[in-house]
Amino acid sequence: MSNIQVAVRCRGRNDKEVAAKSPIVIDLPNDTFSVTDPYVSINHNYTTQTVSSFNYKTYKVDQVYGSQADQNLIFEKVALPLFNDFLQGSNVTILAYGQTGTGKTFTMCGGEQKNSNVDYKHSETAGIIPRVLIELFNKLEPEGAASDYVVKCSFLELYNEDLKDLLNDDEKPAKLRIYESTVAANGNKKEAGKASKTISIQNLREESISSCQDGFQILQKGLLKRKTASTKLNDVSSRSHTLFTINLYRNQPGSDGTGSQLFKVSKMNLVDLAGSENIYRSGAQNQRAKEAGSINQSLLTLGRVINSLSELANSSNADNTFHIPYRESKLTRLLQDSIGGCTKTSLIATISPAKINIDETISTLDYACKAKNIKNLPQSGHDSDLIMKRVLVKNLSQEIAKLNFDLIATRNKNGIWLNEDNYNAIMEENESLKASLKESNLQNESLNSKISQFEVFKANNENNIKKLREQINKQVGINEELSNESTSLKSYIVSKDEEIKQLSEQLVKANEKFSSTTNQLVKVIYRNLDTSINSIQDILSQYNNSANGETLFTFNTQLTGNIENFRKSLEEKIAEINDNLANSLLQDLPYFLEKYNENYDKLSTLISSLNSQLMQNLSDLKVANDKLSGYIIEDHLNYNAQELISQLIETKVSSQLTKLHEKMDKSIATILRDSKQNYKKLFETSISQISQELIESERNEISKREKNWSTETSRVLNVIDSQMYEARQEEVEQSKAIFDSLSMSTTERLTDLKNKTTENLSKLTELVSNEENPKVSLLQRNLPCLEDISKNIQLNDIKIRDSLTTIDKSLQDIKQFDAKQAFKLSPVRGSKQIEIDGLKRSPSRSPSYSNPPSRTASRQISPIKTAGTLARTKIPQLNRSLDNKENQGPSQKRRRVLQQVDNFLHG
Ligand SMILES: Nc1ncnc2c1ncn2[C@@H]1O[C@H](COP(=O)(O)OP(=O)(O)OP(=O)(O)O)[C@@H](O)[C@H]1O
Repeated sequence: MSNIQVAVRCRGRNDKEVAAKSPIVIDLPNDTFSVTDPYVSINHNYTTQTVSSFNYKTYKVDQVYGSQADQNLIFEKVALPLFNDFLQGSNVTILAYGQTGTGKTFTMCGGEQKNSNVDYKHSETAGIIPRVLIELFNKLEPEGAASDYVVKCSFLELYNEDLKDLLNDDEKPAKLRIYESTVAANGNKKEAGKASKTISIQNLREESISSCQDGFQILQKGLLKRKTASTKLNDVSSRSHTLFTINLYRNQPGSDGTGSQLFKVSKMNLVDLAGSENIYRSGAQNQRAKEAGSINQSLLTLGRVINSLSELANSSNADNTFHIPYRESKLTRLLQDSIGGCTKTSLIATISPAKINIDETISTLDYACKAKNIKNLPQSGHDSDLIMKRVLVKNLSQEIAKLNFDLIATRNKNGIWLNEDNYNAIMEENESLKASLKESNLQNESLNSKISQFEVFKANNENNIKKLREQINKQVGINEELSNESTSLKSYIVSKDEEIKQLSEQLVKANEKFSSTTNQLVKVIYRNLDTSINSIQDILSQYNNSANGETLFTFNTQLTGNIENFRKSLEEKIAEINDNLANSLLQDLPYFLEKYNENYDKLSTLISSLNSQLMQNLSDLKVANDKLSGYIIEDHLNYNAQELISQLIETKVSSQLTKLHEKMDKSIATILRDSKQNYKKLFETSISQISQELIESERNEISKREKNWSTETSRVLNVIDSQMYEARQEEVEQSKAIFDSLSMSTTERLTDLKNKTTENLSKLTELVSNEENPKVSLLQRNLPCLEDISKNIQLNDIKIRDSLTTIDKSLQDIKQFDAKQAFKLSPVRGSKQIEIDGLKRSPSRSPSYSNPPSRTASRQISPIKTAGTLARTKIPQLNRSLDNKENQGPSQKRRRVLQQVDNFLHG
């Protein structure tokens, strides 16, 4: 009795664990290998406890391998001892157990299992299986002919409680069944007396191999077939259990006493278990959950088997009445012989050192420790392990014969080789197939009769089909017509679009032009108005106080009235334009709307007629189809032709009609949408055109009015000018008369005064010379007084002279003012001007104005001015007094002036 040997293999942290910065929580005695001190410690509180209070949980196993342990070391320490037993005829098993991604497959198969042509012989990462194969043939081959042996391999997968032969290429392989057989040494299954129970798998392929390369090929073939799936924990994760078995038949020295050679049969099971992790942690869902659930079910049973066997080993129950639940899962049934059975077994528990996997690691180590307690009863040399050479040879020769048949049949392509079990299975299947065939034949017969009925029906309904075809062709024609129509409509719409675009552009340009012209027009009008108003205001202010004030006031009132009227008429006109525009819009809008509605109605009618035509065609087709279907159904024909026709109608006609309908719908929708837009645009364009026309006509009207206004203004200004000229001329004449008379009277008075003075002086001289004259003495007394009078006379003389100068200046001013007015009026009146006295005058002025008397007046004044001996005068005051009596006539005014001058001179 020997315990299951348990080894723990702890790999280094992988990339994911490093990336996750998960610390190492596994403590091993050695990074490579430890057999003397085989403990694995786990620190539970790695991150929370201080170093001094580390809380370790320690597991004791048989061997411990660290991250530095290579594949060869594992092989030599774990597999080789069992291999040697296997070579000696023992059944041995090596199990790899652990969480996904911890290295089970790496340990059992190797690191390059994904490559199809791995050179295991020279690979450092080759796992236990290839190393065993190499070792096996290394041992067997040197013995050569002296050794009689046969090696057979099988490769099995257990996935979702289903067994799968990884070496079977059949598309529908025979189902694998686990059964217990009792095999006697002579190969007779019935002789139970000398036999023992073994687990066998029915229909499992066993391939004979004669070299390790043959074995490698088998391993590769099986690995490729192995079910893998991605999980969060391992990218290429195996979700299945695999069992690679090597059967060795070796010549047994001695005999069974019958002279027949015996062969020792030994078996080596190399088991790669699926990942032991919790399904929730692996992220498995749906199908995966099922897989993971099954995996856990198998592993759970395995755990319970291990528990039971462990308890059995520890108990003192000698009866061995413990129930071991081998039969509760296929995995435990397969491993029944290896765990607690008659084989030598080693378990390699693979673990991760990272903290993130600590729960799974603890679970794995718990399993491993329990498994360590299990005791097996390996039996070597048991009868059941022997097989007679003739049986083996018979089996092999049968196999070879079958293979030969198979080969010949394959070469000749005229037959199939089958082994007996397969044959029986096939025969059974054949029987059932025969029955099915019989049923099928009956069905066929009935179908054949229906076919002939259908042929008759078909012949009878050729016409219907012909009509249907014609209808389909017609429909296709309609379809084409519609599509042509649609195309032409589209091109029409495109051309309309282009037109509308051009019109829009024109409208935009016209609008721009109109607004700029309007602006200019308004500017011109306002400028003219401003100029006119300013000029008129100037004139009014200058002449407001003149003799013709009344006339000017009247004119001013008239002009203001005219301007007001013009403004009013302008405003009215603008209002009228607006009204006209609004009216025309209101008048034309119904027309456009009517037109739009009309076209819309037309389009709708067209669409509905097309629709009804389409519906008619559809209903015709439906009638025809129903008719055809009716015939088919009435005659109870279930022949596929009905389906074919239905399909034909369904696929060709209906789909064509549906497409047509959809196309129609789309094109109608597009036409409607486009026409809506087009009408909108057309409407806008028309409104713009109308607006433009109206604006153009109004602009013409305004320009006409502006011309009239200009002419009228010129005329009025001419009138003003001539009136002003006349008024000024009259004033100048009055002034001249005043000065003439003033000058004359002043000269006369001065002469008179001179004479009188001379006379008085002579009288005075005379008086003075007569000193006795009392008057002389009086004169002498009054002499100072006379001197004062003389001074006064001189002063008066100076004042008169000043007054004359002032009058002369006033006359000059009047002259200049006259010239200025003529100049100011000229720009308003017209373009042509003539030069008078260096000033511009209008040619429209009256002929008398071209030779203005003011010039003569001014020349007549100059001798007066140069005389320098004018009497004292107050002409400016005189003018002011005249201003106050503006309603007096010119002769009256003149009289008053003379009177005042006279008064002044004489008093
Ligand atoms: N001791 C080791 N040394 C180097 N690489 C290792 C070791 N153990 C595992 N690996 C690597 O880790 C990855 C996962 O290993 P493997 O596929 O053997 O895990 P597994 O336990 O079989 O997973 P699954 O249960 O999903 O099949 C592989 O890339 C493998 O090469």
